Amino acid sequence: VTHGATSGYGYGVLGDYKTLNTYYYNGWYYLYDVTKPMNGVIETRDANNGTTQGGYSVDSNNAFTSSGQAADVDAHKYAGIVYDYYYNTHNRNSFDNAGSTIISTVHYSTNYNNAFWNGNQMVYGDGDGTTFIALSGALDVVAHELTHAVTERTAGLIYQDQSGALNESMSDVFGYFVEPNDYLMGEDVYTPGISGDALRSISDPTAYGQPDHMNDYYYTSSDNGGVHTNSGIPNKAAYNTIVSIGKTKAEKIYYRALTVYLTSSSDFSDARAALLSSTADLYGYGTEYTAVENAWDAVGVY
Ligand SMILES: Cc1cc(C(=O)NCC(F)(F)F)no1
Ligand SMILES: [Ca+2]
Ligand SMILES: [Zn+2]
Repeated sequence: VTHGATSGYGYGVLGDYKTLNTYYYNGWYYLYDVTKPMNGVIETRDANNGTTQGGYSVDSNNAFTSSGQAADVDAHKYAGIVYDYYYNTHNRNSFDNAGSTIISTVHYSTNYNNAFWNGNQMVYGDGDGTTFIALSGALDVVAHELTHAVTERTAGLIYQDQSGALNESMSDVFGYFVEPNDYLMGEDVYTPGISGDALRSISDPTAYGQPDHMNDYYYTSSDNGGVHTNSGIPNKAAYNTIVSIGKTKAEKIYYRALTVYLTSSSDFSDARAALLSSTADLYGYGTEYTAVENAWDAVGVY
């Protein structure tokens, strides 16, 4: 056979061994995953510290074990995990629900302390080694970024003020749903020299300078109206909901709100209403409905 799907392996950003869905063609192994249902494809590229999309991440022997390949390994593996989460839990085939290829680029720029969805693909910096290490090394970060793509193709929440904070919150909340072992965001790649901290917390947003109540909404012109700050308010409401009705019901309610009820201009009050409508659709007007009301009452959103 001259080309086809292969199974490789490598070490991630934290030095952890993992198997990889790769593709062999003409003497090279590619980080190109063709194993997903409905012909969904996941491909990983390397910008080599430039700011282009970069070429495919390739290896000569299907062992992605060099230090420079660690960010590629995790971007590829975690994109596959997030694909699987949306397909298996919500029957969604890729970010557009039409099986579009999920593209990631790693080693973007130099000392770049961030990751983003650019409208077409995910992009990850390496961090400066103090504030962040390579950002694809955190599954919740990968889920955060891919959820921006889902949001863009569904509710389309405008990235400004309250709709923008909701956009950010959806990414953090689905970051939790994909990686539910803690209520922290980005902890695996944040401040390698400090243990126990994170970029954000949905259980206690105030731990990292975010408000957890409307009384403390941060009015600012920076950061698109403080979208990474004010997301603390809907994040806390989501945490309240998860604790009261459990992850399994909460993720169904959030996915239905995102895909059926929320629109581009939805504000926090609209989000409360969307989540209540979703809860009623799925579980009626009983304990789950009351729990969602209480969750949003507690953050001062009516
Ligand atoms: C301030 C600020 C926070 C973020 C942020 O959340 N980035 C996404 C992440 F996944 F890289 F964390 N960007 O600017
Ligand atoms: Ca986490
Ligand atoms: Zn974001």
